[in-house]
Amino acid sequence: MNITLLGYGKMGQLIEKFALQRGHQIHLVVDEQNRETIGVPDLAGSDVAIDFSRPEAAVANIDLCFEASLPIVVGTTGWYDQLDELKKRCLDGNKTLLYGSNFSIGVNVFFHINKLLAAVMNPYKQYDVQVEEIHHTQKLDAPSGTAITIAEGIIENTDSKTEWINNLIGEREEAIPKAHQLLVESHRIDDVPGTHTVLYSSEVDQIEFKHTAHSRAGFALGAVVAAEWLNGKTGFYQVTEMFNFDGRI
Ligand SMILES: NC(=O)C1=CN([C@@H]2O[C@H](COP(=O)(O)OP(=O)(O)OC[C@H]3O[C@@H](n4cnc5c(N)ncnc54)[C@H](OP(=O)(O)O)[C@@H]3O)[C@@H](O)[C@H]2O)C=CC1
Ligand SMILES: O=C(O)C1=N[C@H](C(=O)O)C[C@H](O)C1
Repeated sequence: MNITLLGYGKMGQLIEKFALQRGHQIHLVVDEQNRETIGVPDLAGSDVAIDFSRPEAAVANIDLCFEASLPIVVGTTGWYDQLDELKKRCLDGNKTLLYGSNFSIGVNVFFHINKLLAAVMNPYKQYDVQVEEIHHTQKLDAPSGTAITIAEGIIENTDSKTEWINNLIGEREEAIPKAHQLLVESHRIDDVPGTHTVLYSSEVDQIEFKHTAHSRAGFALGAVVAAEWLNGKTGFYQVTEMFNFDGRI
């Protein structure tokens, strides 16, 4: 496939490496420097775009791809408040978008088990649940998109929590969660690629369910595999739909 990279930072450069390894070509690289000069004609000849840019850039990049009828894989996080509008624009216009807060196999397995665990824990009201995420200090959004997906998975499967709230430790005044609120605690530490933990705590014990990314490789390879999976499809997809847990993906 001919790929347009929207964003050429830590993720964009790694995605390029995996894309070339898997026999794809990079048709165009877009970053903050040249974004203003890029229009629909520049995307002609691309088969797919992959966006790992910035929270405030993603929606305009998606609209550009819609205008060009170019399928887009979106890994950028921090724009999900506009998800419903984007989904409508995508489906009304017969366009193609796949998005995901996390493209790694490990985290997608984690998402799946997290929902099952929440359902299992639901009757045991002596346990309170909390989510923690740790990322590098350059991260612009909090909580992480992955932590939001985890929190939504818990809320869907737990009677006692109906919404999440976020504390960014050391950055903002900390809110005290009410009983119905699921606390998502964010920590920013040097070069951490991404660590997510779900904790169920009672007076007598604690269950910790944890995923630790050792590098960004799993995210980047997953984004290229997602672009391959999207090839030939039309419509609006989440990365979770790519996983059927039979070992093929
Ligand atoms: N879904 C997933 O699995 C993962 C998602 N992410 C998300 O991906 C995003 C990018 O992460 P990361 O690579 O670490 O960030 P970086 O800050 O390293 O890179 C961001 C890149 O986006 C470029 N950029 C800025 N504005 C625009 C624009 N308008 N159009 C296109 N490119 C633009 C920057 O350009 P310049 O260098 O010129 O400023 C830079 O090249 C984040 O939102 C992060 O949360 C990260 C890892 C995994
Ligand atoms: O910004 C990052 O680095 C990451 N962002 C994603 C998120 O917000 O969940 C995925 C991963 O954890 C790394």
